[in-house]
Amino acid sequence: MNLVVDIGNTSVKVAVFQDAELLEKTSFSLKDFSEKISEIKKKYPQTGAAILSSVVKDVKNEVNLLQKGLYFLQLSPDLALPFRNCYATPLTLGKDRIALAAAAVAAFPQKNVLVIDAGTCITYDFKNAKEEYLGGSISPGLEMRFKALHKFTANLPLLTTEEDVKLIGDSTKSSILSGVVNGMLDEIDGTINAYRSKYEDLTVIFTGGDEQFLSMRLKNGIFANSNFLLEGLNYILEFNRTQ
Ligand SMILES: Nc1ncnc2c1ncn2[C@@H]1O[C@H](COP(=O)(O)OP(=O)(O)O)[C@@H](O)[C@H]1O
Ligand SMILES: CC(C)(COP(=O)(O)O)[C@@H](O)C(=O)NCCC(=O)O
Repeated sequence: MNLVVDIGNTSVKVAVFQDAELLEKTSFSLKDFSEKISEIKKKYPQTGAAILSSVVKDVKNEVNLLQKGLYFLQLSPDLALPFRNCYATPLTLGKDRIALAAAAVAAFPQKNVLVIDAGTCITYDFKNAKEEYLGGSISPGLEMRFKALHKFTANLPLLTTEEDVKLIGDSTKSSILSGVVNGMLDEIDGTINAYRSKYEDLTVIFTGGDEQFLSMRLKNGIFANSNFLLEGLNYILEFNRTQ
């Protein structure tokens, strides 16, 4: 069994895999890391290996806890990866984005794949049919957009998202909701369209904390998969163990 851990800027996601099957998934705040990981390790004593992807600074304590008694890998560009990394600055590439590209290779070999991860930030990651990772883009996520409008103005309240979003906002609240949510959807649909005009046979995967809220509102057809990053990490772990 494998313990797979993704530390993002908002939350920690953890899954236990038996081969390629996900047995359990949980998410929690980084401050609860020690308690939650100890619980999972106790519940699955058969766990033999673990992998960590982190995009936050200083995870020494988390690494120490995870690697105790396990074969352990921390995701870095030095690991064996199932794609050629064409990013101009591979050392600064987010580890989460490496995992997403690996998941794209594992799930859709020899296909052009765009992975959209709507988390703290939205990341767009593209790998082509030749298993080359070319890069993508980074933009502010849903919560970050609401926070930015509040933080950098004197008059705008801090909102969170709601189900009912109008096109024409007729109040401060509905105007902010329209700008943030419709703006984000147009960005995502526009980006998918731009990739589709370059790569006709494009597969699009949508994942991340805001996957459910956003994916049902998109005009483009996408595959929603909330476990995609964790599946990519599990694949990298197995890929390196069997090298
Ligand atoms: N319970 C929750 N706590 C925090 N964020 C949440 C929650 N539910 C949904 N979200 C949304 O998920 C986003 C974070 O997604 P996540 O995939 O956890 O990010 P990251 O991988 O960057 O840690 C936030 O922008 C927020 O809009
Ligand atoms: C872009 C990110 C902040 C996204 O993090 P997340 O929203 O998943 O927490 C992360 O992938 C990162 O720190 N990237 C480094 C820069 C780069 O990928 O080029």
